Amino acid sequence: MAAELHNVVGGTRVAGRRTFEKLDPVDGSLVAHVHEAGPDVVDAAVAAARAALDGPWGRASVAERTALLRRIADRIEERFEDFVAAEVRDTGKPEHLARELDVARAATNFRSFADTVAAAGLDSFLTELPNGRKALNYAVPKPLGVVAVIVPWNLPLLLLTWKVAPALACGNAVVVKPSEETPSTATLLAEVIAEAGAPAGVYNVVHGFGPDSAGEYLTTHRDIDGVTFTGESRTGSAIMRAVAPSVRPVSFELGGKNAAVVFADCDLEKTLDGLARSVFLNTGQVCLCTERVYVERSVFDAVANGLAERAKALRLGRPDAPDTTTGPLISQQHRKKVQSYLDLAVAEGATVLAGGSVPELGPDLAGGSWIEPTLWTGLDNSARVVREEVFGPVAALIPFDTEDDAVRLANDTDYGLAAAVWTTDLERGHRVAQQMRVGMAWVNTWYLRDLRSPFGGVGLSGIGREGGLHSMHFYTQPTNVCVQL
Ligand SMILES: NC(=O)c1ccc[n+]([C@@H]2O[C@H](COP(=O)([O-])OP(=O)(O)OC[C@H]3O[C@@H](n4cnc5c(N)ncnc54)[C@H](O)[C@@H]3O)[C@@H](O)[C@H]2O)c1
Ligand SMILES: N/C(=C\C=C\C=O)C(=O)O
Repeated sequence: MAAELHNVVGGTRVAGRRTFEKLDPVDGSLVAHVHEAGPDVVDAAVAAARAALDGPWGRASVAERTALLRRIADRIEERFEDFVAAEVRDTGKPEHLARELDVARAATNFRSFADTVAAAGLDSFLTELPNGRKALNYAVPKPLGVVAVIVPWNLPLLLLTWKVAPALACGNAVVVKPSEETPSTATLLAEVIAEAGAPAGVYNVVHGFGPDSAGEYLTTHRDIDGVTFTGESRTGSAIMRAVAPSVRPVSFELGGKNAAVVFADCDLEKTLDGLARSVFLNTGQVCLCTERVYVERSVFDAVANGLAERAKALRLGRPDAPDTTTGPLISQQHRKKVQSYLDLAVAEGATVLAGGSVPELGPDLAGGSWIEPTLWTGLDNSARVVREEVFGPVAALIPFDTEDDAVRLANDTDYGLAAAVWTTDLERGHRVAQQMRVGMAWVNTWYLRDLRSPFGGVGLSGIGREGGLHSMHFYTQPTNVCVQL
């Protein structure tokens, strides 16, 4: 039975100007009818957020705000299986992945930012003046205000709560525009935030698309105070243009074309396992996924063969099947994009080491957006599939001879989000990681997270950082008070 997902404005369900269909990526079946918010509904959502700020929420203490975040985390855990079911319905990802990553991190995100805000002090200085007198400077952090939160479909709940948690912890009110591909968990979160006792209007949801739809209506709205966005780099450009007339602050977590650098002295089996996870996790639909693998020439064949073995061992199947390791891509449209890159790679001279086409999974999955985990050799940095983000289970393997070659090749990109370095020589690990022109570099691991550390990218990969105090810097506007003593 298909669900009906409404917009949520000021704590109430609001119908849209029309509905659109959300299909299951596993088999193409109908998941939900989703109400698309027109300009009137987006306007009402922004007004509801503003009203919340002008009401008790705007006067809530740090203790009250952080207590609310902890109740939200508790309530997510009480409704854990509801969130798993909703996330899996929208994305088709394996149930164990939705449990271990997406939903678990949602509760952790709320607790992590409750801790951060509760522990945060004030910027203050006792100023000594040339005339022997003193002054006191202290900065009072105030909420940014009404924050537009626009998020993608790959880790829907994780990335949504990664923004909503610090936004609420800092006293803001939010209008969320989830991806049209993954409307379910953002809507369920509205129930949970209300159940946890948040005043109406603190958290609002408007469904729809980008251009000429809820996304654009929100970013061009005259009464928002900032935009936090995660998604494609070109969408970031569009949103930057949308907010330019109002000069509102933006926080951008954008695309990537992440490199792994594998040295001959790496621990081969551990590296192959870590590398395979970094290429194929979530069917390669993670912004941090490795799509370029640079391998020291003497171990190139061993790494290529080992990675191909792991790619071929992946089990594509239904989310609830116990042996499923890999789900479908998010949609037929996205599969068409990934398939076009599979074809392009061959046209650019690639040798297909593994995968390369649409798998035969039987009639009941034929309507899904499945693709084979794919590896290429025989390409270089000039190939489009080595320069452009595919955002699927693909990687190109390219040999290098010297450490300097490896750094040059890895940094030869317009993106700059993440990198991974695999070597048992830790001095080299530190040295090479620090030379990566990225926001995050891992050594002998990948996607190991401390939520207090800065998360973000350079170049086409984004503007600003999220995580711990870095998020607070975006979600607050300080007023510095200077008192002559
Ligand atoms: N850096 C990160 O932390 C990070 C995390 C996850 C995904 N991503 C990136 O996101 C992309 C995949 O996600 P996607 O396909 O949903 O991205 P997308 O840019 O197509 O869409 C992201 C969100 O923006 C909305 N949107 C689209 N056009 C808009 C516009 N003109 N105005 C306002 N809103 C608009 C969409 O409806 C969706 O909610 C990949 O490039 C991936 O690298 C980055
Ligand atoms: N922002 C985070 C992950 C982003 C994943 C991108 O797809 C995180 O783990 O905090």
